[in-house]
Amino acid sequence: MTAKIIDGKEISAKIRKELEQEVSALTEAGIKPGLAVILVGNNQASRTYVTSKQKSCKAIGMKSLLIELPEDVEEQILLNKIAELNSQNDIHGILVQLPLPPHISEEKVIETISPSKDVDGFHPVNIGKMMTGQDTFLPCTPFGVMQMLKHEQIAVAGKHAVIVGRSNIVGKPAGQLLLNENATVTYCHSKTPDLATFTKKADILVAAVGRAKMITADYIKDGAVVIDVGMNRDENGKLCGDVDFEQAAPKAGFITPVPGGVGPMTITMLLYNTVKSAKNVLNNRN
Ligand SMILES: Nc1nc(=O)c2c([nH]1)NC[C@@H]1CN(c3ccc(C(=O)N[C@@H](CCC(=O)O)C(=O)O)cc3)C=[N+]21
Repeated sequence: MTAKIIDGKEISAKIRKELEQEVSALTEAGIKPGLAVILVGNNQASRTYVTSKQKSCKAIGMKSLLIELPEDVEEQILLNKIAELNSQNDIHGILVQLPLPPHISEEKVIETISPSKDVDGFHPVNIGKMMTGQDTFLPCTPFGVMQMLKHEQIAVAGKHAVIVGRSNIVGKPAGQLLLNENATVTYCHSKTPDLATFTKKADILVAAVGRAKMITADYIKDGAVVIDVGMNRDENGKLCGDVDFEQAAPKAGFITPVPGGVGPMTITMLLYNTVKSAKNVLNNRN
């Protein structure tokens, strides 16, 4: 079997086109969707991602506000800034770029963001709603993965999904969203012995570990759907995923590339959530 490549850029383009129309209608109604991104410090990778998020906002007519704070900013200054954005009518989404410097509590930061503006879907209130299947902002990366499956008309119900990685922002919510769609879900992580015996049983394999090309051919069942959430650099400094694409592609049924797979979908769902937030404001006004 040779895998069909799931093109995250193409699916993103389609969704962003629909969003652009909604942004235009909202703007006409006096509610131009606005995203505020807070960047602490001067990490080059973070800066690149943030720039990309801003460009994507502007490309579909949204307002984008960048707030830069120095690496050594006091935690309270950051929390005050979030509180200010919480009360600002022209801002519908607030994203604090992670990771944060060690002297700042990510937990406190996330809990300070109003759940109604938490377009990352990281606030415990929104995570609770996701777990109980209520309408809320879903975490952008797992949400993007679900959109990719939907776009390819890959059935989830009854499938065995195996998640490798249990981070709060990717692994755990990815498993939860698949469970919400009636998959049977297995979580694997760094303490799982003999990982391949689990992953080889996966109809849908989600790799979210952060180790370059660790998922080789012998981890994959023939015809499996392989979703690569990894963002790593290989020995030549080239961007690569957690999956060894060259090895996996001939074996899988579907596979997502890196770059051009889950990454662009993450940004698309961030835009989606921000538009959703602006729509909520409109609906509450009417
Ligand atoms: N509060 C918060 N929310 C986030 O959503 C968040 C974050 N913090 N911190 C960092 C991670 C990382 N992340 C990426 C999003 C898109 C690409 C992306 O579009 N990647 C392109 C390639 C980009 C390149 O060439 O470097 C692709 O896969 O094709 C990558 C990484 C969001 N993050």
